[in-house]
Amino acid sequence: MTVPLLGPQAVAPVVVASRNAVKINAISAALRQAFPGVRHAVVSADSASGVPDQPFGDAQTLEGAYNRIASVAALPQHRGSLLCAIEGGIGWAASPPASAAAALAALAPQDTWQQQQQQQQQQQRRQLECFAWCVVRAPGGACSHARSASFALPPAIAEIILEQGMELGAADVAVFGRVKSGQGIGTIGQLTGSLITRTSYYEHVALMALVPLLNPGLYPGFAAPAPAAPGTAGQEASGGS
Ligand SMILES: O=P(O)(O)OP(=O)(O)OP(=O)(O)OC[C@H]1O[C@@H](n2cnc3c(O)ncnc32)[C@H](O)[C@@H]1O
Repeated sequence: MTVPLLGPQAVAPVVVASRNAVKINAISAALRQAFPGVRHAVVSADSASGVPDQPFGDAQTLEGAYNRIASVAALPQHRGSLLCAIEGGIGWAASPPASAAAALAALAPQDTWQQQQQQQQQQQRRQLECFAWCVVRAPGGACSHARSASFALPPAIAEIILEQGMELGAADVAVFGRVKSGQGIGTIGQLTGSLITRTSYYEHVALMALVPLLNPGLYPGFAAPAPAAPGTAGQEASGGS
């Protein structure tokens, strides 16, 4: 791992492409960990994801995160800042390999016919999972992205989303009875008793997206741009985050 791209006393401008405090806090925490010697001036900005409010699948969710970055990057006041975006998504979970599923079913205790039917239905039902994509754009223009870990959504939440077209945050409220889950501990916080919260979950994916900025020598394009020539101050910043 290399040293931070800016010196110890430097203040690095950062824009989070969202007004959601969970995302702002997660990215701020990730930056503090990744670059302990750097003070980050983090601001939030409105951004357009350009995808449905509840993105479905990896491609659409990643597109939403990149669109947020693009909409912020287009504004001249953010030139020279590190830009960060996180988009929460849901999608189909991977199915267990058929051969392994069959082998495991054969090992299961031979219960009643009804229980066997229920087990079979459970195995056949496609599960939804929750995840997020994080995109960061270094001041020099290079972008990096990372996908979060994923977790299975409870069937009750999946059913509401699939049958009523609700967003995950709204489905959370319907099942857990909590308001504004997306701005609080999130679905993962509800399901883990806050062992993992939406903030700590997003902090992790933000750190992974920052890997190229932590190792600019290993990732072409992420090296700090050459210092600006005298008299060109105010244009692209000369360092990374
Ligand atoms: O203000 P923005 O940045 O748009 O934040 P958001 O949370 O509304 O927007 P996302 O696009 O990241 O998430 C899409 C939807 O999924 C919900 N969501 C995603 N991940 C969640 C989680 O872990 N817990 C609760 N809701 C979640 C979220 O509340 C939205 O309804």
